[in-house]
Amino acid sequence: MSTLKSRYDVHWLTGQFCEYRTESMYRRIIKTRARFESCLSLILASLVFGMFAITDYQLLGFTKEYYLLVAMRIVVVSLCILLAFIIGRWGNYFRRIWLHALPLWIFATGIILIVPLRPDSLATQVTAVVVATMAFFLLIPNLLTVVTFASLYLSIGFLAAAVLFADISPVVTLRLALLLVMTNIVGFCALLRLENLQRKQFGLLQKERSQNHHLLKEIALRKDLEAQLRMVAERDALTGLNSRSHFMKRAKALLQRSRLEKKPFSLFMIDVDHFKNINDTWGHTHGDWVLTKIAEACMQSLRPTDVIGRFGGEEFMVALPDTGPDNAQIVAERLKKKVAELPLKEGMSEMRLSVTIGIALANSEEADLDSLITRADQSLYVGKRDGRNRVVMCREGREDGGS
Ligand SMILES: Nc1nc2c(ncn2[C@@H]2O[C@H](COP(=O)(O)OP(=O)(O)OP(=O)(O)O)[C@@H](O)[C@H]2O)c(=O)[nH]1
Repeated sequence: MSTLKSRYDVHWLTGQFCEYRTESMYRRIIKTRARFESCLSLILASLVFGMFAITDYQLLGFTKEYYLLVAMRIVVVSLCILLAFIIGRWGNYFRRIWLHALPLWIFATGIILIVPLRPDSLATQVTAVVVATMAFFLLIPNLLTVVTFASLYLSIGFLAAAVLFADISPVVTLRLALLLVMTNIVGFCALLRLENLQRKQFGLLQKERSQNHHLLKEIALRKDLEAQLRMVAERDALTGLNSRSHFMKRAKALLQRSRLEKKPFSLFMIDVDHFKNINDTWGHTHGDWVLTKIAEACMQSLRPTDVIGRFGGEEFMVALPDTGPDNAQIVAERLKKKVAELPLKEGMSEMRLSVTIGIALANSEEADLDSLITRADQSLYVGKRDGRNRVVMCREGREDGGS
């Protein structure tokens, strides 16, 4: 938070950000608006400056001074309109700030040059200088430092021209100097306040944006964590199959749906035969590898609508919706065969991999999944007892053993 604060601190005298990078970013962001405002102000100021040729004529008539003044006004207006065009196209407020400052110096020179050509109308010109100074500070979008130098040049130049060409007394000179000092101070303070407020507003906006950005990152992180937690809860870490709890949830939903739709439903309980021997002979790493291969075989042999889960240890469960006794028997036999044909790791060739599958078929009286599991487990027990490597189906109290 403290770094953010210092990053957006505004200098009390220049009205700019203390940190160069922040100031550059600010100018880059406002460059389009600043460019447009510069162009518009320059065109308007040029028009006003040119229109004063009418009052020149009223005061001077068609004299040499009048022609000189008109020529000077044409030069100033042309230069400023040309600059407005250049600023419109290439006036990068970020890098070419001098391009935005140049018109101010041209206008100031034009205003100063009026004094020797029209020394009699000094009172009107003083008003024009005061208005021009305020316009420099407030209307033409520029940096405080740039405007201050241009405005000081106008004030000092005008005062010097008034002393040299309008022959004013020391008292009037002092009054004029004080008036110009006051005008500059007021303009400076007003623009300083404006620049300060604009930058503070910008700083607040940036802080808010960065907080929003952090918040979005945090939300994404949390979502990621949630997904990971869900994954841990729903998936078995070794095989990637459904975890026991998630299998139960999904299988219950499938069973309920089958009941509602009055469709058959089967449940397999698969147990790897003599798995302890595998672990004892080739070690747990090989045992784990065998379990993943059996999981893969299950996924490959079954339909995407069937739900497979690891029930624990070397036991797997499969919920098969829309599957009656005949199909269940066929699928289980196919799965048993697939497991028996699984290519094994080097050195395990003498091993005969097999599974025993207990099948339970849902019937209308059955209340829940647990009793179906109990029946599948009973079938499995029968299969193990009768020599393993077989499929046993529990049908209303009696078991049908397969080979
Ligand atoms: N490698 C490995 N072994 C496991 C895992 N979970 C359980 N086991 C082992 O699986 C073996 C299961 O042994 P038993 O319950 O005796 O069953 P079995 O040897 O397959 O015998 P039958 O089921 O009667 O054919 C035990 O040795 C467990 O330690 C596992 O995630 N990885």
